[in-house]
Amino acid sequence: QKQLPPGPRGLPILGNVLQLSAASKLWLTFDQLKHEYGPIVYLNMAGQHIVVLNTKVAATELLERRSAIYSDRAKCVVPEHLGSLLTVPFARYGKLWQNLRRASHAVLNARVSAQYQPVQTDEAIILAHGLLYDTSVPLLLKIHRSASTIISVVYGKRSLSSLESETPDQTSLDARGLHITNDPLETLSNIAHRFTSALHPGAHIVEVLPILDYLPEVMAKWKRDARRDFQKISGIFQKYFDDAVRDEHERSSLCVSLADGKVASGLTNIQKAWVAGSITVAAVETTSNTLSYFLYAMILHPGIQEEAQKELDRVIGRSRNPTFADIPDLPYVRAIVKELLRWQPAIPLAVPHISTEDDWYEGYFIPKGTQCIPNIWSMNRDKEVYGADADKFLPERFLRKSKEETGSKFVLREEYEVEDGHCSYGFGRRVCVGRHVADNALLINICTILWALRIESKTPLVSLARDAQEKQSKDMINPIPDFQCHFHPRFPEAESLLRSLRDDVVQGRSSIS
Ligand code: HEM
Repeated sequence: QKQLPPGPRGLPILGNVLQLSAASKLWLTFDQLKHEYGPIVYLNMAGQHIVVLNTKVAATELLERRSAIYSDRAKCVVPEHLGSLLTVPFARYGKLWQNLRRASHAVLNARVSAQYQPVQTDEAIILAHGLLYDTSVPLLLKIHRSASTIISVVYGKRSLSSLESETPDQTSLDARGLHITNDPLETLSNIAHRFTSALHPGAHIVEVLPILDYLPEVMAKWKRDARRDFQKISGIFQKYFDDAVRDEHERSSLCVSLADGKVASGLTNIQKAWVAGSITVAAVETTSNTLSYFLYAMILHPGIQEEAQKELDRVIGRSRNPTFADIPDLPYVRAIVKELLRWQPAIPLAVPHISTEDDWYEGYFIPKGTQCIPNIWSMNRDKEVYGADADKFLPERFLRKSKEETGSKFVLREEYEVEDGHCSYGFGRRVCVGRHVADNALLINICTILWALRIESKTPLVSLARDAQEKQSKDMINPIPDFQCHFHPRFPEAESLLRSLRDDVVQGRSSIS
């Protein structure tokens, strides 16, 4: 007997469509379902089978051990008109994805990622300096701009051009269509938003009734808009790629490596341009989201901030900025990065994996074509794994007290030298290919900010927690609460040091010149 996993009853024909499309922060809805139905939950979206995997054990068994049959992506009508089949995150499992993934891995693996560290160190200085001095720029926009590191890495040029521009009004973007500006970072963010909002369950009725895709463009606005935006996105990705490759003598970049026939064999020129573009889009929102949560965690927990700063004073001192060579000696800061990724995963439900064969798990039947959603949010807060305080921000959970009398108060627990300690980068063959670059960006930015600055909240702490809970989102990305910070130089020389380091970076005297 083919018994499906347990789950809430749905309506005839529609199944659970109404429950899912009405939900804000879908991961919280799934978290409640976990408590009612257990580690794996079945839902039905008008005939589409969905299985939510709520524990790491279940996700590892299916998405990693059985990854040969759990690595496809959903067929989504509107995102495909937008070009999703050419992107690494949303390409269907097959030859094209293998080529796209191989090329991305070649330019983002742990060894190659080390090449980007000088650029990342420079960008961290720019960010810390900006936090202290650019008081006219809204905080979250500054953080978002800091994700221009990835633009330096991918395209070989920094995107500092329009620090003064305002945050785009994301809610009005759909109405105006995809907004392309002169600022690459803003344009790439708009592209990211265009894809993620099209992917939300219930965003377009055609996803539930695919037969509607046979309507001609003139009768289907969503199709017309998506195809128009595909042309815009392709044009912009191709232009950025060609410019980067043309400037190859100025600065090495990921595009220059991709242009090399050996790295991206089997890919056409436009496919390479989409690899570069989709890597950047995947990187920008996720990294800046986690950095914003870092500031949020620091104002909520001044004691943790002080503990990290004591470690930085002891290891680095106050006469030079942190570098990647210091990271192994900074267990407390490394634990902060792990804890951030655990506590507030940027994509709490990852990207659904589609099964390509009928399968069984713990006696339950998982039909071929099921959307398997790893509920990273619940896995990262599993009380059986992390203890009763799993909801708290507590870097110490990754540490043990040092036995040595002098030196560090903490050491990273041995298992976490190799393990992430969270599931926020996803699973199996589709695991985040940019995780080394992401970890490095978070580490150096967090070290540099904590080394130079003391962070204080401008917003009363009580309203912070309430706003965070009330913030609504129908996006895949974990929404950032509204908050404001004061930044103060932590010691008298911090200001002059930051200023001269920043001048070196801007005038090209630093390591990336
Ligand atoms: C805090 C930062 C980041 C987080 C939390 C994150 C998380 C994720 C997650 C959850 C997935 C889906 C995994 C799955 O399907 O099981 C993913 C995929 C991906 N990520 Fe990241 N990511 C981050 C940063 C980055 C960066 C910096 C890059 C590029 C430099 C990147 C590139 C990608 C790509 C290309 C994929 C698609 C992989 C595939 O489907 O084969 N990500 N990421």
